[in-house]
Amino acid sequence: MKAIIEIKDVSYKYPNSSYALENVSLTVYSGEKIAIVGSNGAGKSTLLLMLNGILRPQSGEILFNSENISYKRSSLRELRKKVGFVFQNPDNQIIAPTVYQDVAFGPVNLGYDKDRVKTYVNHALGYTGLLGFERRPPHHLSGGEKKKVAMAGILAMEPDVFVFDEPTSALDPASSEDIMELLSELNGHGKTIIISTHDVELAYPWADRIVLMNKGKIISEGKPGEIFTNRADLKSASLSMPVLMDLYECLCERGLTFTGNPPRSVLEMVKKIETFNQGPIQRDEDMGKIYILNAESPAIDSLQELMKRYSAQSLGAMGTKAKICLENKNLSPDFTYGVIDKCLLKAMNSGNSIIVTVPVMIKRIGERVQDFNSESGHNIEIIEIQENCQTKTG
Ligand SMILES: Nc1ncnc2c1ncn2[C@@H]1O[C@H](COP(=O)(O)OP(=O)(O)OP(=O)(O)O)[C@@H](O)[C@H]1O
Repeated sequence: MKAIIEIKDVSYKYPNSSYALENVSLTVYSGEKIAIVGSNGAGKSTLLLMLNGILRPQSGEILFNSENISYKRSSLRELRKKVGFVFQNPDNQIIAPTVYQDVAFGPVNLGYDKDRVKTYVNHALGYTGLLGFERRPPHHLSGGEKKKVAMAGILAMEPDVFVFDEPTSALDPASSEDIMELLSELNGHGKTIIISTHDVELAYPWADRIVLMNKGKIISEGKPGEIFTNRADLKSASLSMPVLMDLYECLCERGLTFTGNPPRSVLEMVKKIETFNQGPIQRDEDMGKIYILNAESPAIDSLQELMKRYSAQSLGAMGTKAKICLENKNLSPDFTYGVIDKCLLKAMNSGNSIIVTVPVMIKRIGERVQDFNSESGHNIEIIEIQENCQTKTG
């Protein structure tokens, strides 16, 4: 993997304060999803503010694409095109009187012509589910909507790296899931994503790598399964273990022997228990089915009827387009985050679900379900609904 950002022995002290960062070194690789995790005052925001040159280290250096960051105004402008920063509090970022103008601010400043600005802004608004919000004043929006506006403003500049300080602070669970799903989607398109959070439950299943911070220093970094099993490090960072990891450890201590890495989702935990049980807890004939519906097909108009026809108790939306499509039809999905896993769990409990998604995702869902079946010994059926007929994809 190619290093995109290198932080080398960086220290920083605010006036009249102790070190906010002390001899911090970290390499971020292109395409990673990293969570900087620590309690209040650990130095997370200070570290993130260094990444696009908002703060300048007092000692040490920061490299972007193997070159030292230059703090000249013109170089910083270039850097900020490539490293987008979304502040913890969107009010610090939103400046224009309407959503459209706010999102257009970056592309206009980059000197793009009117048509190009419009294309970028519309794409960013569509991606964040904000089409229709163009004329609204941002200060009349909810906290989650404001976060999305701030995110759209950065998206419109198409950066390679997305830095997101506390992406879910002050958001309800549904909005938090929306934002995390969006970040995963961006990562799926090759963007590097770096977030800060004190929420171990959020970071554990989401991140490829965890960087644990306390009192301006990095205590440890590594895969989520390694970092979140180290109780001593977590305690010194004033954090607790994610609940799933706690349960897993508790079961291990009570003599259940599991193989492989610790589970990062309820589905993975159930799979481990079934392996320990030497086979599925439930018979295959009692399993539910997963139906897939293309959000762009005309059959979407009869979704409610299809839910009844296939006895589907749950509706999942995968991807922003699918979510917008359901929203436009006044339908609220049960799952918008970790959709495949949640539908697999439903199926294991005899429930049928329909996942609405776009064509490019259909193959991915089929592969994920097939992998699950071959790993677990289950045979959960996946069926693509094609208007009025069905085709198996699994
Ligand atoms: N503008 C500032 N002036 C003085 N001290 C500051 C300033 N900003 C942060 N600090 C101090 O620097 C240290 C690190 O703060 P920072 O905001 O980076 O932590 P954090 O991990 O992001 O915390 P939180 O989770 O509460 O946002 C803290 O001790 C804080 O009090």
